[in-house]
Amino acid sequence: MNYEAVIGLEVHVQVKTASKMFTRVAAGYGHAPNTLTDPVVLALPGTLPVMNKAALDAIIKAGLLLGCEIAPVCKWDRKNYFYPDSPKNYQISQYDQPICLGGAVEIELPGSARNVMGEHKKIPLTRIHLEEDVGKLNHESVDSLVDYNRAGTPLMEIVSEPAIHSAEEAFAYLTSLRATMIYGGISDCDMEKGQLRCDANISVRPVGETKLGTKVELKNLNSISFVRDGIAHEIKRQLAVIERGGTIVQETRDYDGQTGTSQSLRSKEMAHDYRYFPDPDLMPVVVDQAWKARIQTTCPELPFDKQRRFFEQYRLPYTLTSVLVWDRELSDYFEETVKIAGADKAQTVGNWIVNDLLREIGTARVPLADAKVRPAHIAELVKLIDAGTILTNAAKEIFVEMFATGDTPAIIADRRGLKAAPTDSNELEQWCRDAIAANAKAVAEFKAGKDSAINAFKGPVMKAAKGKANPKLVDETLRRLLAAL
Ligand SMILES: Nc1ncnc2c1ncn2[C@@H]1O[C@H](COP(=O)(O)OP(=O)(O)OP(=O)(O)O)[C@@H](O)[C@H]1O
Ligand SMILES: [Mg+2]
Ligand SMILES: [Mg+2]
Repeated sequence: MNYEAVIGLEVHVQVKTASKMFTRVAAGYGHAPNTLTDPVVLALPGTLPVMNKAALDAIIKAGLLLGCEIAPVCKWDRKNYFYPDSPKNYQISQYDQPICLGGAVEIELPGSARNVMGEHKKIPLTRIHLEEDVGKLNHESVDSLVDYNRAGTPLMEIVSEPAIHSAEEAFAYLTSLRATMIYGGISDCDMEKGQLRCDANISVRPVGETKLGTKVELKNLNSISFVRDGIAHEIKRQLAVIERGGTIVQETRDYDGQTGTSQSLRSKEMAHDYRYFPDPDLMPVVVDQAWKARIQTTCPELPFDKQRRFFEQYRLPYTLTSVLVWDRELSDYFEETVKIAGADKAQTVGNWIVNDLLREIGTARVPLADAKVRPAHIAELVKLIDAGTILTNAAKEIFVEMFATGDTPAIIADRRGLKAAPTDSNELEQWCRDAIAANAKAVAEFKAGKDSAINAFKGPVMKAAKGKANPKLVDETLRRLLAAL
């Protein structure tokens, strides 16, 4: 029998805000343990939560970017459980009235080759809600130490429908979702800092079956690649169990990315009953049209939309767009350069940025914002090449020096003697005459209207000039002489 995998992802994303979800103490990472706390975070008696408006703004933005419906009214619930990572013994979350409903994440699957665009799909979302993050337990040899710095940090939970069908799709989903959050300035999504965390729910069923199979939840998937590997491993494990005639038990498993193995954490019998109830300390939140409209004006164009625009507007090839659009700063840099260099130079500009600029940035390990090569430099370089003032090989050298010094290409070309040799015009004219005289066939073709026939003369002229002639001047001289024939 043929089986298919069914996967639903729960993704937690920390919202990048200055302060915590329900109190004004700073949110942050890498501080001395328990320094980002206050009476609210520690749940001292008599404290009351106060909502962080910036966190609400951020989740509304996330919802609008992902095409969710923003609920006109949402409320807060207490999710009760006893565990030392939460001093209140409950977590403030949203249960049956989350802030965002529906929506979808657009994904692209790998194409048949690196330069071929893959299939696009939309993975539907169930909901996004806001809650507070919990503290962190650091397990030492004999005891565990708790750090409440993370406790109370605003945390979104983005829940997908069970509509993902392979490890590859899950990988694409997380890549796209992460880029969306970063684009929107909602989170930096650094998985090493726990800013994006993913639980994967996985089941299998016979192809054609519409009922869902029993799901297994994988936890502790701490990189996007581990999510992919963990899901692939779990699908295989479930199919092997079924092949042996066994049944899948509903459980939570822990996947170890280092060893590529998983083990059971807890089974259904131990599943939590959180006794959710509305938090009496917090009012429901009413999101009106004006609020939504205000956030809408802060929503950027998303990577896939930008890619479609780059195809249309600049006629860029897929390979260039697939590098440019995933980095908001880089795509802005590209568009700024094209604005100066002209839309007809978009592809040339794109090549310089993707090949040369990114190479230099990678080697020097500097962020784009600190690169000394600015859009105006690249635009000038492209102009100089186009005018024939510098040749492509020299331009490559100039680029490296430009990156190191921040000098303009013209200054570097002068300093290093890299301008195309200002050929003596009589000499150049003679070379052109010789080339024309030596190729009657090409002359006839050119005269008959075949414009490209002119290229047949350029090789011999360049050879005579030892590669140093200004290509534009060669072209002009040839055309003038041919016209006079
Ligand atoms: N049979 C199934 N096979 C695969 N995925 C499933 C199946 N049933 C549900 N899912 C997915 O599992 C996820 C369930 O997440 P949800 O937050 O609603 O519940 P939960 O995991 O029980 O709650 P908690 O937040 O406490 O972990 C969703 O992404 C959903 O699409
Ligand atoms: Mg959940
Ligand atoms: Mg879950």
